[in-house]
Amino acid sequence: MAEPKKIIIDTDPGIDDAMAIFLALRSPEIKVIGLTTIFGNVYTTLATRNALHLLEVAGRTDIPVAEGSHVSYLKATKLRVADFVHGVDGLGNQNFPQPKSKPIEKLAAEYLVEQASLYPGEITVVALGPLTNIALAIKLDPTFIKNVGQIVLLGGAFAVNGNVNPASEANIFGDPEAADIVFTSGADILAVGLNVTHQVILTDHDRQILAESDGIFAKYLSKILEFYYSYHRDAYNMKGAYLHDPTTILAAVNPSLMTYTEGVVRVQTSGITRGLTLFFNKQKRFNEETEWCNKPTVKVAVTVDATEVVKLVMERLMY
Ligand SMILES: O=c1[nH]cnc2c1ncn2[C@@H]1O[C@H](CO)[C@@H](O)[C@H]1O
Repeated sequence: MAEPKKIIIDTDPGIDDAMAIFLALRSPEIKVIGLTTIFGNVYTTLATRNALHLLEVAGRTDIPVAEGSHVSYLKATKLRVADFVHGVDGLGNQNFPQPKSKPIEKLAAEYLVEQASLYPGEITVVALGPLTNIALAIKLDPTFIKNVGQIVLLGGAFAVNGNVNPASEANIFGDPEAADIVFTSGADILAVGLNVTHQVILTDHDRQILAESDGIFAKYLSKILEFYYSYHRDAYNMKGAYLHDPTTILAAVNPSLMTYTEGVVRVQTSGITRGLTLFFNKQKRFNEETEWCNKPTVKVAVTVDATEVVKLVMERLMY
């Protein structure tokens, strides 16, 4: 078998982040070499605390956690967090104990740059939150974009409504300037947006099965999922929950679970559509220069084998 792919997960845990991290740890095709943290579902300090806590739950405190930025790329301090989706603690208000472990000294952007240059072309960064740390890594070291193997990111809503508002998906909305830098950086990027993740639903029945399992991840997740499910009931009138972050992990594990298109993505940074991701398919030569011309292309996920994704999530989180 090929050597497992080295993965760094940039994360804002977050209930579906917790699922994604556990799923990654249970996926033999990949090796999680580190976690970096970012604001999004919670503020960065809490994201770090939760990342350390989740690794303790998994018995994987050997994996380093590097804390990320506390402010947006443009240093805004007024950030939007989604406590109504994940609970004030980010993990379904379960009163978990403080972790004993500590983050490493290096900041997330420094750690990303260091690892990418240590293993050129070998690292896949799976970005599950706003793209601030990745944009900062690009700023810190312009060779990061060629040293990093691939960036698989959860972000955008391609030709569908957003989840923060009709225009904008939460991770892009969290730091649109950073997102535009990353999308136009020239790195090998695969974007998984709401158009795909909204097809992947964990049902009430699936959660029941997890609750009845003796597996540590299954038991833990079935508890924290309660809050996430109640948000989906209120916001979407659905009995189940979207698997945004786990789907993105599986895109890195097995790209053939999805189909993709390729083109240029720009991010709107102002006005009522701030955070909108606009994909250009390159099928027309415009008469004048546009903001999409002469920019590198990225891959954007279009379809997903949702049944297989849910099946893998369930199998791998059961025991
Ligand atoms: O309504 C929402 N506002 C903010 N964040 C949300 C909302 N719904 C889901 N997510 C979170 O944002 C990412 C996907 O966009 C996921 O991490 C999900 O947990």
